[in-house]
Amino acid sequence: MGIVRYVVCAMSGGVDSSVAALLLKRRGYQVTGVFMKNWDSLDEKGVCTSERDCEDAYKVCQMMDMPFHQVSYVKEYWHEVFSNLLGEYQKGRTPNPDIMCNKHIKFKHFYQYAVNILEADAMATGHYARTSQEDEEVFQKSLKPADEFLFRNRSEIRKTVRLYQGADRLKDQTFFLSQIEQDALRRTIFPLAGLTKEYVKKIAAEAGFHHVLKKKESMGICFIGERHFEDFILQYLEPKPGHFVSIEDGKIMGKHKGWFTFTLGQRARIGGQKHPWFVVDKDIRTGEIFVGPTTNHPALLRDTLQTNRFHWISGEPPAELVHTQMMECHFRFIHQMPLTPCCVTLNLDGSVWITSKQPLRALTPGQFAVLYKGDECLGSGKIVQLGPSEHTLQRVRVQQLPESAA
Ligand SMILES: Nc1ncnc2c1ncn2[C@@H]1O[C@H](COP(=O)(O)OP(=O)(O)OP(=O)(O)O)[C@@H](O)[C@H]1O
Repeated sequence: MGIVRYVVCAMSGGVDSSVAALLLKRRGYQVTGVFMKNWDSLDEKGVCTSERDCEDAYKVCQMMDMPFHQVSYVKEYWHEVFSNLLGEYQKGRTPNPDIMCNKHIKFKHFYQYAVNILEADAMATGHYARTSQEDEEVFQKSLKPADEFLFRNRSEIRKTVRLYQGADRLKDQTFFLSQIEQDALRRTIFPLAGLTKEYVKKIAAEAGFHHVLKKKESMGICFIGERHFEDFILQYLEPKPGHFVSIEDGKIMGKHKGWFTFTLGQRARIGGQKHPWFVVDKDIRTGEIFVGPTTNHPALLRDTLQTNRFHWISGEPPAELVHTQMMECHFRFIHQMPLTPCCVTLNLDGSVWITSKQPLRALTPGQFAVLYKGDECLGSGKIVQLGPSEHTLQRVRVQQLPESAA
């Protein structure tokens, strides 16, 4: 196999994957649409949004005369994504289930279903991202018939496939794809790679996909829908009430229901306090949440973090990092946050230290630090440890001053 003719497109019932499937058809591929069900209970209004989404995806397939399937990964999602999310909260971290869903569900179980069960040559999604293969495809298109998308495989030189930011920088979703495996990426097409969201909506309108255009854009964690996040997650975790404590003077400021869902930098709504306070630290042994009186309090500013074993999209660390143990590049730890220049050092256990060129607000354990070199997304690692905050450093400096100067 080298030429791709048959593609399975992951269809969510949203505008992006509907247009992705349409573009694949227009390019001359044989396309099957597949909807994934990852969560099966109803929301607080008794609505199972996934049923409506599935119907919407089916309708788009009917309009294009395309086969449609539905698969359930409810069990896999529970064991590989949701349990992990609860475990991270219990460790006092702030997890990212969307990155884990791409890693374990879309680009593992769904990918295997597409290529092994449906025997597709490739899978596709409506993500805004590009790969080095998409660039090659454009080049090949100018030389070859429209339906030829050449993937590197065993019979050819297994060239590493790179992940690049999508052309629409505001919509770029490489952040969420930063943990996927090279094997899956090698057989993935992102049909929206070079398009802007505006243009995608225009294509959807022209194609008559009005039922998907009307829908609100999905935000945040896919299965929670309109529900209040804290109430939802506290149904699954034992309540651990405790105190809010001022980082300035150790004074108790109020009580909270449980520290799990409080994340660094978040505004802490403390009863009886007129001015806003912000979460700057948590002590999971005592249940104390430390708060500071300003949004950019020095206790929230840090420039150094350590990740767990770093996941490199290409399968291995860049040669520059291996040879010199150090590399300058950019990173972000929140989707759509501006890229920040940083210096990376590689540890023997495969983890990395990242030092930002400037202190950043609310670097948070559990979140993923995603590295970029130019347009390329190199991969990511989960933040497991933070360097000292500006607040700690200031206090150390004061303690070190000679008595006369202090
Ligand atoms: N339930 C699902 N079933 C099948 N594929 C899905 C499902 N949810 C997401 N996907 C795939 O993952 C891609 C990214 O999903 P995500 O929800 O992050 O983005 P989106 O921009 O809202 O996409 P869309 O407009 O297609 O819903 C989708 O375009 C689709 O290809």
